[in-house]
Amino acid sequence: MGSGMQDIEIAFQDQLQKNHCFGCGADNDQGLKIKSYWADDGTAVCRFTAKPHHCAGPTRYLNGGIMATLLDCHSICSAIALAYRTEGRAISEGESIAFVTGSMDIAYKQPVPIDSPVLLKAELESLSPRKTRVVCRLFSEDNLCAQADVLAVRVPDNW
Ligand SMILES: CCCCCCCCCCCC(=O)SCCNC(=O)CCNC(=O)[C@H](O)C(C)(C)COP(=O)(O)OP(=O)(O)OC[C@H]1O[C@@H](n2cnc3c(N)ncnc32)[C@H](O)[C@@H]1OP(=O)(O)O
Repeated sequence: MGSGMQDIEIAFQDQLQKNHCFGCGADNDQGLKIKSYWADDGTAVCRFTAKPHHCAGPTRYLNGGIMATLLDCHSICSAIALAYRTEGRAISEGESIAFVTGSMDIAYKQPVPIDSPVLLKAELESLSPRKTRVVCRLFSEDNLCAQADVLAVRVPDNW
């Protein structure tokens, strides 16, 4: 797909039904409402601009829990998108696919300035029909600031 495609693509989260998650739910009006897309290189990307109240102790830095939510939600939504793609279906077409976080390890490498947009980049590896490993990196101003290793586990859609 060309570099302009992302602008007209629909975010993974806007194709998922009835998702009230604080981080990624399109149906949570008080949530972060992240938006994730496929990139040309097969990774999934998400850009997010924090609000001032997402701060850490010092107001100039992004809160680590918010960072964890961004890494977690972008990873899980990307694992869901990969599963649909692997099954040759558009997101939410046919029987719905759900994954949740089984585990997540995060390395916080550098503080994240709160007033710059962050870029999340997820690399996905399907380990089995139920398990997808996601390595998700968070960048600010081209600096790698955090990295998460996530195990996404497929669950029934009534989880
Ligand atoms: C609807 C809206 C749509 C849209 C939905 C979008 C939602 C986005 C959500 C954002 C992310 C979240 O916040 S999710 C919420 C936070 N996460 C949770 O609350 C999860 C709570 N945990 C659980 O429900 C459960 O423990 C599960 C589902 C993770 C696993 O339980 P299970 O279903 O009984 O399966 P189980 O047999 O134990 O595990 C399956 C395989 O995964 C492995 N496995 C499981 N947990 C781990 C672990 N911590 N570390 C290593 N490996 C693990 C097992 O070894 C096994 O491997 P093998 O033997 O097969 O090799």
